[in-house]
Amino acid sequence: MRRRPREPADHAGAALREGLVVAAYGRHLLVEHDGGARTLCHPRGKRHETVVGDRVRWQTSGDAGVIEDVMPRRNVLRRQDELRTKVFAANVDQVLVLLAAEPVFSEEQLARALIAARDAGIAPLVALNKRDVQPAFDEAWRRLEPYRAMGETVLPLALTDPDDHGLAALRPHLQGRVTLVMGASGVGKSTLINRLVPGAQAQTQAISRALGTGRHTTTHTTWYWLDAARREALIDSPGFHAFGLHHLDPRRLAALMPDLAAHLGGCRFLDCTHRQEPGCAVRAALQPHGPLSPRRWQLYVALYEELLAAQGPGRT
Ligand SMILES: Nc1nc2c(ncn2[C@@H]2O[C@H](COP(=O)(O)OP(=O)(O)OP(=O)(O)O)[C@@H](O)[C@H]2O)c(=O)[nH]1
Ligand SMILES: [Zn+2]
Repeated sequence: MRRRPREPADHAGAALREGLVVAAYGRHLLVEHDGGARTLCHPRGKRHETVVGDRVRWQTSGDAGVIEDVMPRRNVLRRQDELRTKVFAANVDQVLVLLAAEPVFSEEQLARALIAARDAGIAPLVALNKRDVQPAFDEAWRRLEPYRAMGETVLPLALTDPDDHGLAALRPHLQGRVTLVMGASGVGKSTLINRLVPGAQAQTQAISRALGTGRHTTTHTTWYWLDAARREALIDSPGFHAFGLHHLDPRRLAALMPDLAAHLGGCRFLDCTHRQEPGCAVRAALQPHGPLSPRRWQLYVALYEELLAAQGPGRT
């Protein structure tokens, strides 16, 4: 039997099909298309940056598919892996930062998450789990006070307590949105996903098989539908703990931190970096004279210096 000649890689051609990337493990991408079918695809060419949440055009090639085009993105999120900042999700509506009474959360990771979300134009949402673990919960809640004061939504949860109302209060925030869930190990991320997505574990195993990552590898970023008709979904990215910010110009940082941003415009120097300059309105706002938490200002200075170093030598 003669094989039909292969379609040429026609970037605008009718042979290309549309799909959504629902799982990614390196160059192995699972594309959902035609109302639910899923096909293992690989990007064409060596350079690739196709991630979960991407809408793509692809075509069949043997047993798998080849991604020819990535549609324009609304936004991207980056993660920090060692020294590299890497895009790992696209077209996200909301970032849910899951914290818990224990393990004690890193305020730096929280601050990075909120800055990354705001920079990408994505709404952040914070939840504090393990309400039943006292007094650690109250202490963590107190540490979140500056965040509530700057207008962040913080929801209390007790995910292992079936009588707790926290999850019911969280659900409306997820409605009609694509939410990326981030959380340090042990905060209850798996518990949350299992409660929101029936059969999540089975899905994860099926995806591992489809991606060929082996039964015990669950390090792929995964899209879970909550309601496909309403485009309501969760994105889980195991092993993801820190947002990558090295693409950011340090001079933009203060504007992305609402409690600092409230005092911008009043500094003596137009190019004030709010670290040690005289006449700085941001530092003048520090407690006890003003409302700004010294811890938040210290986080700002540390991040500013990190971003400056990431921009390379010769900058101040
Ligand atoms: N006391 C208490 N324990 C909880 C609560 N939610 C989750 N846990 C427990 O916390 C532990 C960690 O929960 P997981 O859901 O596995 O946490 P995870 O964030 O997925 O952690 P990794 O798998 O390490 O990434 C488990 O023993 C859960 O049963 C809660 O509300 N209260
Ligand atoms: Zn200043």
